Amino acid sequence: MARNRKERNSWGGFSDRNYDWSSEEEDYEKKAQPVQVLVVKDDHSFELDEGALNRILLCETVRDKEVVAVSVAGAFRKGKSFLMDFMLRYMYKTEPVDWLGDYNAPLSGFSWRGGSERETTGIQIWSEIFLVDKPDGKKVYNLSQNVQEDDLQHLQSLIFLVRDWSFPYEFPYGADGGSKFLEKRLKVSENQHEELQNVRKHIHSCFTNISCFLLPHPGLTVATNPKFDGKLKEIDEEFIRHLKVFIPWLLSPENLDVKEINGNKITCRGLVEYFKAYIKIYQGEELPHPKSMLQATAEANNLAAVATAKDLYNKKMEEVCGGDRPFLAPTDLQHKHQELKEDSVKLFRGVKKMGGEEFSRRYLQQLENEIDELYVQYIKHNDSKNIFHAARTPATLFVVIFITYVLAAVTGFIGLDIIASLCNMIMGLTLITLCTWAYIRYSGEYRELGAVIDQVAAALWDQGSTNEALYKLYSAAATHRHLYHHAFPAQQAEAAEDHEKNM
Ligand SMILES: Nc1nc2c(ncn2[C@@H]2O[C@H](COP(=O)(O)OP(=O)(O)OP(=O)(O)O)[C@@H](O)[C@H]2O)c(=O)[nH]1
Ligand SMILES: [Mg+2]
Repeated sequence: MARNRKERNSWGGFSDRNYDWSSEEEDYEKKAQPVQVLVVKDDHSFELDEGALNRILLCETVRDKEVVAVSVAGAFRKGKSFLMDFMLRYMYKTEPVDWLGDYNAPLSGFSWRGGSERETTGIQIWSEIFLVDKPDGKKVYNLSQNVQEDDLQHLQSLIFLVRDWSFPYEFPYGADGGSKFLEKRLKVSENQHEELQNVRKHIHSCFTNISCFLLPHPGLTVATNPKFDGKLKEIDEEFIRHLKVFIPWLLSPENLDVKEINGNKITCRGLVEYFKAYIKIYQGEELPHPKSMLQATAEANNLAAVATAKDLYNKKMEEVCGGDRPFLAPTDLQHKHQELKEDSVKLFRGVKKMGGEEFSRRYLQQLENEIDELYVQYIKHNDSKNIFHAARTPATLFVVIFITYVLAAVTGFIGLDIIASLCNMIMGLTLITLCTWAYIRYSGEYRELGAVIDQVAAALWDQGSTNEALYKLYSAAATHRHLYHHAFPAQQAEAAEDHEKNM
């Protein structure tokens, strides 16, 4: 079990381009808690909180791990949150056998309460991901009373949990009784409606395991006392006895199955893509068509493959020229980029994806574009580590000062006073520029002005091609025109007046 923390790479902030981290991360790290990832809005539409989902599932320690999703679904007010809090106790257990803990401790975790008003809406997930040695994925659907016909139509579940089972003399509590009960319930009979017969016929082909567990009533205090806060001592012994069987039956490592779609095991990163793809189709007015579900699944597994491949590139490039790596010759960097881009494309192609070759070509293109964008960032970062690059501006300015100084002395000596004063003036201005640049570098203020000075110096540095230097000077001036106007608003106004007069 490990804390699920957000980790940044050595560039601090660089990977933020990929994931949407929120500024609330500090609060988030303090304590594990339920996190609302799917919000139901007033008009009954859904909204996915991608930031929240990313913070949990895309953190470095878990994002490439195969995921087991245990979800509890069912009608409102049926004790789902209550049940999940017991699951949390099991996952946080310190004692392997006696995991239920203190009989006097109130139940906490997902917020639950009595009363007839709905408490939880949308989808909440626990902020901490539990690392288990042998993972696997199962969905848990939580039903109460009897399995109803319409429940069978909506569920895609593996486990039916029947709450308040009142007929232990027909089918005993637990998994055995449950499986016999389910067998009877799933039997196809002639007098059932055709649609219900079909559901029964197909349900086995959709899931590798379908099971059922019959849980007794937890006692009147749980069901009716408004002051009940989850203490075990107030829950019926019989319920606790079966809970002690049910929760490990559901969550013990050997019973967990990794989530699979289309024969692919899903990682946390993949799960994010599936969330995003499915929510898109549920945002529409109508109930999603199976075809659009299929399309969304294909889109999601292509996007998950893009994300994994891009991450491979990013990680390897970090090793080559990340924050603490020394400057690398630009040609070597380019070779490395090409090599890693190929690896990453190979990885993308190697992942089994749905939707066919044509469909995934679009995502391959997206991957290549995103990698190229990253490469540009890496070039910039690598350049900034070149000591000569950093010294270019002051060196250029020094040279200008030196040349104008010599020129002023020579021209002054031979009596060309005007030229001498001009050189002196340029020297003075360059000196001021140098001081300004040093101040900007030291204080981190007026960075835009610093960039202009750098660009002008770079243009002078590249004297090799005069045209290019002029062009650079021109484009620097053009891009930073507004700085000039900002610095000399009066002149700008005058210029505007002149312009008007001329018209
Ligand atoms: N009869 C009965 N009541 C239960 C059981 N488990 C929990 N309860 C009670 O049911 C009430 C609702 O529990 P919650 O866990 O908040 O239910 P929920 O399904 O999360 O409800 P919503 O979040 O509103 O959908 C509480 O008063 C619980 O004490 C059960 O197995 N049988
Ligand atoms: Mg709830």
